[in-house]
Amino acid sequence: MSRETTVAVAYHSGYGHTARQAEAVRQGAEEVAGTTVHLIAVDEITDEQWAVLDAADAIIFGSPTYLGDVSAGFRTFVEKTSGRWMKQEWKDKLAAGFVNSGAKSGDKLHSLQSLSLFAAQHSMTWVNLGLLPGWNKSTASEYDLNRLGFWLGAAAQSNGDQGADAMHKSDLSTAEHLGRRVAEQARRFAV
Ligand SMILES: Cc1cc2nc3c(=O)[nH]c(=O)nc-3n(C[C@H](O)[C@H](O)[C@H](O)COP(=O)(O)O)c2cc1C
Repeated sequence: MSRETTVAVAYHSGYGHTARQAEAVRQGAEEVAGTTVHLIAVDEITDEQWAVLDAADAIIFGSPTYLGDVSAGFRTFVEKTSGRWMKQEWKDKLAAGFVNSGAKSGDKLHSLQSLSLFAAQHSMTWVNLGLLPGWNKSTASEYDLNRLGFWLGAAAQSNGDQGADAMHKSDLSTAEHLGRRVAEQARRFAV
C-alpha cells in the first residue's frame, strides 16, 4: 500500500468562474482513493496554506485569462514563490493547470503556457490533460469532454453576461477529469 497523497488546487478568481472550475478540479481529485485535496485561493493564501503547498505531492494551478495572460492576482502569487524557486523547493512535484476565459479561445492557451512555464521554472513535472479533443466532428456535441480541445490542461469558457452558476457542464466535467488524472498520477509517483 502506498502512502496517502496530497493534491493542492491553487487558483485565483476575480469573479467566481475560475473558483467554480477549481471546485470541479477538487471534486475530481477527491474521487481517487488515498488522496487528500486542499483548495487554496492564492490571493488570500495563509502561512498554513503555504505549508500545504510545500508538502503537496501535486499542485494544480488555475487562473482566469485577463488581457491574454494569467491574472495579476495569480501573477502576484507566482512572484511570491521566488524564495522557493531559488532553493528549488518544489522540484519534482507534479503540476498541472486550468484556465478560464470569456471568449471560446480568448487566447487562454497563453495562460496555460504561463502556468506550465511557471511549473518548469520550479522544476516540477507537468501533467497534461490526457484527453482527445471533443466537439470536433459532425456527430459530436458541445457536451463532449474537452469541448474546447486543449492538451496542455483544462480550459473553460464563461459567458461574460452570466455568473459562475451558468458555467458549461463540459468544462466542469473536463476540470473534474484533470483533478482525477493528477490525483491518479500522484498515486503512481508516490513512494
Ligand atoms: C481585466 C479582464 C481581462 C480579460 N481579458 C480576457 C481575455 O484576454 N480573453 C478572454 O477571452 N476573456 C477575458 N476576460 C474575461 C474573463 O477571462 C472571464 O470573464 C473569466 O471567466 C473570469 O474568470 P473569474 O470569474 O474567475 O475572474 C477578461 C476579464 C477581465 C476582468
